[in-house]
Amino acid sequence: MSNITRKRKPNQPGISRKKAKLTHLTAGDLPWKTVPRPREAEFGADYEDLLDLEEVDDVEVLYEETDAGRVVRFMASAASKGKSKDTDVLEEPRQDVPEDSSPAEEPPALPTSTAKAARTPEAPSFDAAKLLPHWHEFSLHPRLSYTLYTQGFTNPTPIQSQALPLAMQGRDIVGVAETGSGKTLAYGLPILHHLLTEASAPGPSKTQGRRPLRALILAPTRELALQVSTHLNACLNDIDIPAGEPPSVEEDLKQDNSGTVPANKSKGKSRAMAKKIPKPNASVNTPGGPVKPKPPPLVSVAAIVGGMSAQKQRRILSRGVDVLVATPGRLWDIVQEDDQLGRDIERLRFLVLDEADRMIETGHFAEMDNVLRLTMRFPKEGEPELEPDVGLRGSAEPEDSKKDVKKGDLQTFVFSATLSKDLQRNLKRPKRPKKQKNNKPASTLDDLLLRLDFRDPTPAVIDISPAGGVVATLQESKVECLALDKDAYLYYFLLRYPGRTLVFLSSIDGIRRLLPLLDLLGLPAFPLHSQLEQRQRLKNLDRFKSTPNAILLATDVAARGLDVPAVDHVVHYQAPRAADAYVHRNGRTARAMRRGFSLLLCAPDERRVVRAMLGSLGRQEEDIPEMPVDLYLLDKLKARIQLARGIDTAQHKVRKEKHERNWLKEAAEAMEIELDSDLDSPTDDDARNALSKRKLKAAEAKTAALKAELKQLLAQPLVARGISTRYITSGSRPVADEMLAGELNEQMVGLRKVEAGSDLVPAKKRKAKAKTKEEFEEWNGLGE
Ligand SMILES: Nc1ncnc2c1ncn2[C@@H]1O[C@H](COP(=O)(O)OP(=O)(O)OP(=O)(O)O)[C@@H](O)[C@H]1O
Repeated sequence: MSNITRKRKPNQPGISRKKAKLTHLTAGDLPWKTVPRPREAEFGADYEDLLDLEEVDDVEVLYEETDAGRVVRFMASAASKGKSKDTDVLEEPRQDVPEDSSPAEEPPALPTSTAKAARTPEAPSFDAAKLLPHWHEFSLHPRLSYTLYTQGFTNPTPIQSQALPLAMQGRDIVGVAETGSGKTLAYGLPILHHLLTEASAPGPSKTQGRRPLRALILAPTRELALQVSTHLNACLNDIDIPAGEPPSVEEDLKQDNSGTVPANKSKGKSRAMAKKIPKPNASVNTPGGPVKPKPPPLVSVAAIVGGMSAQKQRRILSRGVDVLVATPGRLWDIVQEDDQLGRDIERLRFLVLDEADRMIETGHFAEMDNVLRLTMRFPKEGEPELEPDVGLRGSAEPEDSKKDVKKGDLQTFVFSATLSKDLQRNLKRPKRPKKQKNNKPASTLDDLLLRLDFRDPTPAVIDISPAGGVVATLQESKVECLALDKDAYLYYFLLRYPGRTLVFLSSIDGIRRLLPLLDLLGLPAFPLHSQLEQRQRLKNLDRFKSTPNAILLATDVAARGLDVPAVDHVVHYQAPRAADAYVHRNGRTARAMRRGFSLLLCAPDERRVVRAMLGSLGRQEEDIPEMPVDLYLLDKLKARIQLARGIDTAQHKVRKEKHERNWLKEAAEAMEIELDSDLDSPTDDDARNALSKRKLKAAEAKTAALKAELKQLLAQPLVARGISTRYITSGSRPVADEMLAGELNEQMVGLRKVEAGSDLVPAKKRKAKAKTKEEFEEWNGLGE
């Protein structure tokens, strides 16, 4: 027996509760719909799905007392039950496609089904063989060819052209290639090709209910997992081809008669080289009749990461996902509650470890090890045994499910820019090593390779990483200085070479100290580290992408995989702890054959670490040239820094005083003690509080005075030695002509506007330099 104790009114007043037929639903089944966020709460298009706010109408919440305790039930009216999020989108006013929209000019983002509704027979055709000759040999699914074309990816990168044929043959792959060389698509394209081909093959619909997971991609950081998911989603675009119809690009275009690139939510990944596709004259207005609800996508990609709503992620999973990109911690949390997901992982078709070497660092990701165990076949002699208490293997129908996994079913891809030679040597060993005794979580790459259980007896190893880990289009430099002077050198660099700059620090405290300093100096800086809320992390990343000359102060959480377009410079404010971190940090610039610049600020006590780091990359200190610095200007900047530090300290004092006073007030309130009206403090403590108030006032006055002084200093132009601002056509260095030609640095009068690195004296010419030209041509000069 159960009785209902409380009812809440439906939150849409217009609907009669009497008439509505109520159906019991779980929270995940409710017809959630997206609520537009206020502008200031936007995080960029990349994370829409996970960060959108959602609301639900016409639902009664019933609290029911049962024998097992109180139970919450959601009762939806029949009218709302069938209404999905997508149906709501369809009800939005339809839009017309602008006449001259083209892929190069950001096509209008139409609701998919609206775009689909606008079909005309005169849609243009797209000849993939002719327009993408360099991809032709891979016979990619037409939808993928189409996307590559619209994104301007006319040539495969070297890692893509080597990995693709092997992956298509079903081989397991270990791929090592430089940062920013397109590894995501090197593993992503074969997966999507396989799934698209399978899904669009003629025949009856293969699955009833939730679609089983087919591919799992594990990434070490949340931002990277979200980025990979966005990248792969962008490849699928938003065109829906009904299952059973083998698609062609011509078909795709016929179906989306806007003739534009389908709405691509990922702006970050698209290249400026996008080609124009012929456009038909079309309007999306359809002649009457209700538009059908959007069918499920042919292949779906989703991300599940920590720091975001686990409930929403569970809901996304329950709708069925083909490709899941995940960070191991959150994935394991969900797997433990979701038996179906666990069983799906046991029967995966593709497994990817992105940034594999980072994933198995000692002490990290025990959860990943647990997930990997699920992907292993039934242990054979000579293979590591599974711990009985691990994962779902010990639970529901484990034995049967193991029989279902056929040898060769799972294809494994391991990618990174830094995998050691040792790893490759182990892989090429003819036999698997003997059974391990303790079965401890993987702590080395060798262990990981055992754990991974490659189905391929000899996984293909593609190692095209550059010597010393240095990308050919990267220019490195260093400044040797006292730790105390690093702020001034950084400030000098930011003013001397304006551009989007990613500054790496080894500690979060360092970021907290530097951030207000740069702020006081009027520079747009944003923090990124693990102690920020995930929303804030993504918001800051987005601001960094969208603000000109922005600065991102980050820990190594941003060192791996992040593909922020047009990062001009990387600064190592502190030397990285390991050589791979140096390579990956540098890899945030000079991506996809663009030019990039890195600066290493090296204090005397860091020299040993730097020497060791370069040594392990097979390089020497002299390989990295010194960045030239105008010491006269640097001194002037030091004065500004000094003032900014003073202000920060004074502000800190003010905050501390205020905090103490507030605490006193709250404590007094809690104890119900009367506060003195003048001092806002308990009368017993008059003297102490008068002192506190005086201190506060003094700190505030000091802050104001220092701020005024800094403002004045910042208003004065920074003039290089020998330059007269009064007589610009005379003086020891007349600058009038350069000024007129706009060739002068706007922040430092008298210095020419130059790109970072253009005034370096090369210490040693790297052999890799010779390769640059060749590769530019091979990639069609992308980035030039
Ligand atoms: N064939 C291609 N032509 C041009 N650009 C490409 C091509 N393939 C990928 N890219 C672009 O190159 C950039 C880098 O790709 P990606 O992030 O996959 O590099 P990565 O090798 O994984 O880098 P990292 O080692 O830093 O993770 C992305 O912006 C991607 O869109």
